Amino acid sequence: MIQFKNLHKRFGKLVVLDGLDLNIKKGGIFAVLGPNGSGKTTLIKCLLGMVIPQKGDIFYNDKSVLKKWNYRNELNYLPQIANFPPNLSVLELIQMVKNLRPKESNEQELIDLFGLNDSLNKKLGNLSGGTKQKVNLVLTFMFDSNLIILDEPTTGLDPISLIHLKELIQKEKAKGKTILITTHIMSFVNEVADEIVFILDGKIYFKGTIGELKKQTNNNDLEHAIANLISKQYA
Ligand SMILES: Nc1ncnc2c1ncn2[C@@H]1O[C@H](COP(=O)(O)OP(=O)(O)OP(=O)(O)O)[C@@H](O)[C@H]1O
Repeated sequence: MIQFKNLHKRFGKLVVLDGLDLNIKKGGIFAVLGPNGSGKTTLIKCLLGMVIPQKGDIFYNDKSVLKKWNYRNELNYLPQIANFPPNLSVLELIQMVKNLRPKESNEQELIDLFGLNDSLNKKLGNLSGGTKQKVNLVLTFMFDSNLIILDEPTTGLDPISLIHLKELIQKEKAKGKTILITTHIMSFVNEVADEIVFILDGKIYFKGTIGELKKQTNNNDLEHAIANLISKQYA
C-alpha cells in the first residue's frame, strides 16, 4: 500500500532520513518506533507531503505521490501537536473541518465516545491538554479513510479515554484499514501493534512482529527488547 524508496531528508547539515526503504502492506496496525529525533515524524510528514525529501520516492497504492495532493483525501492524520485556533469553540472547529473536507463524517458518535458533549461550546484555548487531544482524535477519526496516521495519539489521555482509543483503533483495523502509529508508550504498542518498524540512523533498523523482535533480541520484555536493539547498534 505504501512504499518508501531510498528516501533522503536532511535539514541543513542534519541527516534525518538516509536512504530509507520501507514497505507497508494494506491492513493492520504498524507502530513506527525510534529514539527521540530519529525521524519518525519526518517520515510521516514526507508521506503527507508536508516535508519534501531531497531524494527518493514514495508510492501510495503503486502511484508516486511526491508533489501530488489528491491522495491526501484518502487518509486521516492526527498531528503530534494540534495548534487549534484558540478563539474558536470545539463545535465551530469541527464544523469548519467538515466544511473543508467533502466526505461523510460521524463526529457525534466520537463526541459521545470521548464524553465531549459538555465541552462543545468551550473555546479551544481554554481546554485542558487531554481534552484538546480528544478533539484532535474526533477530527481524525470522523472521516472514513483507508489509511490512518496517528502521531503520538495517547498524549494526555486519561485511562478511560485510552481504552476508548484502543477500541477505536481495533474497530478500524477490523474494517481492513491500515493504521500507522508513532508512540513511545510500549504498553500501548504491546496491546495494539501487529508490526513494529524501528528507525535508527535514518534507516529502518528492524521491521517485524513483536514476537520476532523479542526472539531476535533474546528478550521477552518489549521495552528491554527495544533498548537491546539500540545498544547492539552502538556496541
Ligand atoms: N523543519 C525542521 N527544520 C530543522 N530540523 C528539523 C525540522 N524538522 C525536524 N527537524 C529535526 O530532525 C530530527 C528528526 O525530527 P523528528 O521530529 O522527525 O523526530 P521524531 O523521531 O519524530 O522525534 P520524537 O520521538 O522526539 O517525536 C530532529 O533532530 C529535529 O530537530
